[in-house]
Amino acid sequence: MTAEIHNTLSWKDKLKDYKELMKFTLSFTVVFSCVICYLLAPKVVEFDWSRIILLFIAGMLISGSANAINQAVEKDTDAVMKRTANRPVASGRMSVNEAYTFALIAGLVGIIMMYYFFNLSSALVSAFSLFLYAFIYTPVKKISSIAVLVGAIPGALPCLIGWVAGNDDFSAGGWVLFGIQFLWQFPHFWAIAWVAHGDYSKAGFKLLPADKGPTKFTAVQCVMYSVLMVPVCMLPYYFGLTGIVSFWIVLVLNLFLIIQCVRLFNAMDVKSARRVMFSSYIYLPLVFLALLADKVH
Ligand code: HEM
Ligand SMILES: CC(C)=CCC/C(C)=C/CC/C(C)=C/COP(=O)(O)OP(=O)(O)O
Repeated sequence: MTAEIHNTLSWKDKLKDYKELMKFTLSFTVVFSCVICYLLAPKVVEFDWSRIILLFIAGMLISGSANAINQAVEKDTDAVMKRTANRPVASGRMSVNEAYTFALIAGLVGIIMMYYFFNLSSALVSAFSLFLYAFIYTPVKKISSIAVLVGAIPGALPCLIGWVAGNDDFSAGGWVLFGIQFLWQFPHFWAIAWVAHGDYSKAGFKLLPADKGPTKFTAVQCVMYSVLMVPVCMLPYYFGLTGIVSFWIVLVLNLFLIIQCVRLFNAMDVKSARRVMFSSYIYLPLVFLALLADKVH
């Protein structure tokens, strides 16, 4: 009986470790945006659950693979940051080899699924995205804040991947959706870097736009990118992809994000940065759900 309980517990713990290895919540949000952009593609005319589930599984495997490589590469730096010290590889609960083996299998299976169930273009962009995140963004994080710009490309490519999986082309709508997620990442991440600045500098990461840590310049960048999102978020309407209702909803959500960034600029404190961080978490899914609900068929 005791052995049985022990087995159950260790399975649970292993599963929890794999969930953390693939950064489940982050991967889930990334794949959520990919699925929404797939459904927004004009050639996707029906809501086919089996295809959505296939895209979701493939996306989770690819993003999970990228994050497993990231955690294997960053095991020493993750170990010194409070936020990441308990990750499976950083804490020593999982070997680097196990993480790489998972990454290899998950990455290959995910990319093959994209090719087999969707198309070659979406498989190739997925492979490119994985490469960019795991092998370019991850090492550059220690060198310069330019890493955020580099990381924002694989961060936004899932939108294009979803679109290409549905439409089998690289038409404007896919790039517009890519653009929304691309710009969103700057206020999202600079707010996080502001809150976790102490941790990041302990590990030697140079991710904020100013070397000294959070400054007015960081806040100005948050305001600037959130303002830039207003015209970009209007493009789905102008391209005839979505209707007027989502146009207004998205505009209100944008104003909400701008206000949080302006409050950060005025207050220059961690409390306001945390508010921008949480606003960014709710902003993106709401924008995508509004666009999907208002898709023009
Ligand atoms: C340059 C690109 C990005 C950077 C540098 C970045 C960085 C981060 C970091 C460091 C955290 C952890 C915050 C914490 O532990 O409190 C985080 C959380 C989060 N990020 Fe991002 N992110 C980026 C892009 C994205 C993208 C593209 C998405 C989804 C579409 C996303 C969604 C999330 C979500 C939902 C969380 C909260 C859940 C979690 O902690 O796992 N991020 N991000
Ligand atoms: C299709 C495909 C493979 C897409 C890749 C998607 C992906 C994983 C996007 C995340 C973007 C990103 C730069 C996150 C921050 O990671 P971080 O390493 O700075 O976070 P950390 O400090 O929590 O490790």
